[in-house]
Amino acid sequence: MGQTLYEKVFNAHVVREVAGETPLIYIDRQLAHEVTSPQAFSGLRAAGRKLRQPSKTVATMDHNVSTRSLAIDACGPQSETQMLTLRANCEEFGVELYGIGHINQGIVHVMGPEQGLTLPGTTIVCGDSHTATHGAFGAISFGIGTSEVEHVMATQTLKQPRFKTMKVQVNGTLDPRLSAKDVILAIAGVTGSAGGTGYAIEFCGSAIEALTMEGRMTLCNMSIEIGAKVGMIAPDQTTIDYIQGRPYAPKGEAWDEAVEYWSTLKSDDDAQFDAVVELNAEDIAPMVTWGTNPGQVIGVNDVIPTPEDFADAVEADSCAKARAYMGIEAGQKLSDLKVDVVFVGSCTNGRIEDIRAVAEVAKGKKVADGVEAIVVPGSGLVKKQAEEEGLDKILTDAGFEWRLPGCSMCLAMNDDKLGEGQRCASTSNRNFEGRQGRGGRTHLVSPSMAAAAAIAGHFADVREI
Ligand SMILES: CC(C)[C@H](C(=O)O)[C@@H](O)C(=O)O
Ligand code: SF4
Repeated sequence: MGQTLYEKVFNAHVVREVAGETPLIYIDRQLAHEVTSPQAFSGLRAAGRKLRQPSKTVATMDHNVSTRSLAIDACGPQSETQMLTLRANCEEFGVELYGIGHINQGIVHVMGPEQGLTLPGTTIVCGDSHTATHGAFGAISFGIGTSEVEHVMATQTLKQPRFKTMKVQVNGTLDPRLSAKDVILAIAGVTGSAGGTGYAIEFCGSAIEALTMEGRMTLCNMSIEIGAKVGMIAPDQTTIDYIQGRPYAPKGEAWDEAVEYWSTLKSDDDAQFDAVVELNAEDIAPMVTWGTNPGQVIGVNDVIPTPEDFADAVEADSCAKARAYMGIEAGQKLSDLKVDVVFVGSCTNGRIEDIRAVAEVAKGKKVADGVEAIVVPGSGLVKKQAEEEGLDKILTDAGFEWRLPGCSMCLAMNDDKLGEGQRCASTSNRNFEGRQGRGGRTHLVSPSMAAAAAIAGHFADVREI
């Protein structure tokens, strides 16, 4: 029987596998940030250990950085301590770090691929739940806990179970005004926020193959929002073109060998998946979440569900609770919901293509009165490129704020936060209660839908703007 892409990459990394035990696999790359690394470094220090292969770990500052100032204390003493600790740990243990002000600094899942640290057929871990982003390159990449971070630092290996496999196939051609974000939100609408639990997902089909690497990263990034720790896409020419020439990419003969190997990284025709989900791209509309998990999502012109729409009592209850938290009143449509804040950024949608999409909609228009709209590039390199393309000028002329790179309002671990009851059109990946600030109301959308909401002052169909 043939093998899936996931099985091929997993099998190539097994160090030890015996019946009745969780397999031990080799980890090619670890990425680190200030939030989940301190205890791991402390653990190493306490045990008198070093990193087994220091060059395999690369760190950046992202969650706690200010998007207004390069000062390390700009977001208060707690954030400052987190970042100073990371800096001291990286110096002590010989780990490469992109700190505040470094051109490569940025959100860990934006920085990795940009630097060529993310390569097809590799295993990549990070103490961060959105690590599946890197699966867009055909890597097995997943989030781990802090004690596992320490284990990888000490041994460059990890115990990891084999997941079941799920194929998510998106056929047809996506409307050019839609994006990968609409696709993954539409998938979440089908599977629910837990439908992928226990699976490694492979995304495939003509609509996926047509995506750029940025789009593929957006898609894989949100695998965890449907419950799956791993989301992958088979590498192809788009992948190879993206990687070539990046700082950590293989060079010369090693490049040719790598490309040859990468071309074998696809599921065999007779590979068996444990579950299959199929969608047609033509059926996907611009998507907006109305509730408090990413599965509570509808097309922009659909009717927001009421508890009566659900036969299942648990779902009906969760609908009622979500409507109450989100402040949605009877009879309201998405277009009736006024937004207070628009946030463009995060490891889901903080890449150059996302910023271009916002600028395209915003060009020559104005952000509606009373709306605070901020654009936060995912990294220093994204910021630089956007500025070279004049996108910052288009955005600031339209009334958007142009900020410094970081996680920002995706999680509000810095000082970018929603106020109580504020409604936000956000390009991030989680709409959980209080995620963007206590009492804040998050609606997940694509970058162009965020721009449309900023200009209209309420949710609007980007196809009609
Ligand atoms: C802070 C970090 C551990 C967390 C995660 O694991 O995802 C954060 O990045 C998030 O998006 O909630
Ligand atoms: S941008 Fe958001 S989702 Fe991504 S790593 Fe930062 S906090 Fe987590």
